[in-house]
Amino acid sequence: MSDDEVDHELLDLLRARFGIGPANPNAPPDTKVLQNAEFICDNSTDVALNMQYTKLAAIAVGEEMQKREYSTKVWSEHELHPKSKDESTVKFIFTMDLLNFSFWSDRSEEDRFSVTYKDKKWTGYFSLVAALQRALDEDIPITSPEFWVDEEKCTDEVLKKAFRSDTDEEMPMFEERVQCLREAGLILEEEFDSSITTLIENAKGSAAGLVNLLAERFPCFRDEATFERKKVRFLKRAQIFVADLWAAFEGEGYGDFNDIDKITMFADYRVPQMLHTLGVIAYCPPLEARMRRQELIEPGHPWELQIRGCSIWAIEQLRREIVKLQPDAKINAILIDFFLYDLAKEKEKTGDEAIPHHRTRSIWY
Ligand SMILES: Nc1nc2c(c(CN[C@H]3C=C[C@H](O)[C@@H]3O)cn2[C@@H]2O[C@H](COP(=O)(O)O)[C@@H](O)[C@H]2O)c(=O)[nH]1
Repeated sequence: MSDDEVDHELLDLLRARFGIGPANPNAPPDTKVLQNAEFICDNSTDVALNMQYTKLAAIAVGEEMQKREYSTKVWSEHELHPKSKDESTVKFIFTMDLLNFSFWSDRSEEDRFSVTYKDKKWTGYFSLVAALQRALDEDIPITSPEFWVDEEKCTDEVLKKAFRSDTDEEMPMFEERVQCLREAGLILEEEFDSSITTLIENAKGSAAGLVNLLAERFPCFRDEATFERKKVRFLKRAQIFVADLWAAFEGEGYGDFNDIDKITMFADYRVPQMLHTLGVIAYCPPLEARMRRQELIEPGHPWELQIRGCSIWAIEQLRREIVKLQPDAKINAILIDFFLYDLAKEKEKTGDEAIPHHRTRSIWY
C-alpha cells in the first residue's frame, strides 16, 4: 500500500488506542486519561453506563447549570477559597490539591474529624481548606514548599497543630499527608527553585502538559493502575490542581491554559455517588451491596477501577449530550464535575443520599 493510500487518521487512532507506533514529537500533550476511561468502560462487567438516563440527566443538569449561570466564578465565591489572583493563591491551591484526598470517616457526624474556622464547623474536603486558612492565620507558613522541607521549623508537632481536629479523630491518613508535603517540598526545591509558579511556567500554557509534568516528577501525583493488564491513568489530583487554578484565576494569568478542555472529570468518591443517584451509572448487585454495607474496596480492585473509569467516561457522555442541547454553552467536564460535587454536598446536607459513596482508602482521591 503506498503512503498516500494509508488512512493516517485511522492509523493514528489505532496507534493511540493500543499505545503503539512512533510517538509524534510535535503532537500536542495528551494525558490519556479519557482514552483509558473509555477502555475501562468498554471492558467493565460490574459498572454500566446508562445512555438513556445520561440524556435525561443532560436536560436536568444542563438546565440547572444554565439557571445558576454556573461558571469559574463559583470557585472564588466559596467563603473558604482564596480570592486574591496572585502567587499566594497558587501556593494555596497546590498545597490543597497535594492533600485533597480521603476525608471520609466511619465515625458519626459529631465524632468525625472536623475543623472549626471562624465559628463554623467544616468536614470533608472543606475541613482541609479550613485547616489551611487557620494555619495561615496562626502564622504557620503551611503553603510554602521551603517550610515543608525545614525539619527544624516544620516539625510533626507543628503539622499536628496545623491539622488539629475539633474531635479526637485525627485527620485521615495524616502520616501519608506529611509524606506528600515532604516529598513534594524536596522535588520542588531540587527541580523548580521551590517555586510552584516556576513549575506552572514549565508547562508553557498547556493544561495536559502540566498534568503530565506533575505525574512524571511527583510520585504522589502519579494516580495510575492496571486494568485488564493495561496501565490506566486517572491523575485525579494533578487534574483538579489544574482545574482549581483555571477556576480560581478565571482562565487568566496562572489559570490561562490553551487546552483546558482536555481536563476530565476528577475520579473521586463523591461525583460517582451523584452519577449513580442520577441513574447515569449502575452497579452490579454484589458491588452495590458492598457499598450499601459501607465495606472497604481495596485500591486497585477491579470494582474501584470500574467506578473511577466509568465515571470519567460518563461525564464525557453527559458533556456531549449537554452540548447537543446547548451548543453555545461554555461548559466542559470541569464545570460539570464541580457542579455535581456541589450538588452532592447540597444533597448530603438534606440527608437524602440515595446510596453511600464507595469506600477506598488511598492518597489518590
Ligand atoms: N470530583 C470532584 N471531587 C472533589 C471536588 C472537591 C471540591 N472541589 C471544589 C472546587 C470546586 C467545587 O465547586 C468545590 O467547591 C473535592 N473533591 C473530592 O471529593 C472528596 C471529598 O468529598 P467530601 O468528603 O464529601 O468533602 C475527596 O475525594 C476530594 O478530593 C470536586 O469539585 N470534584
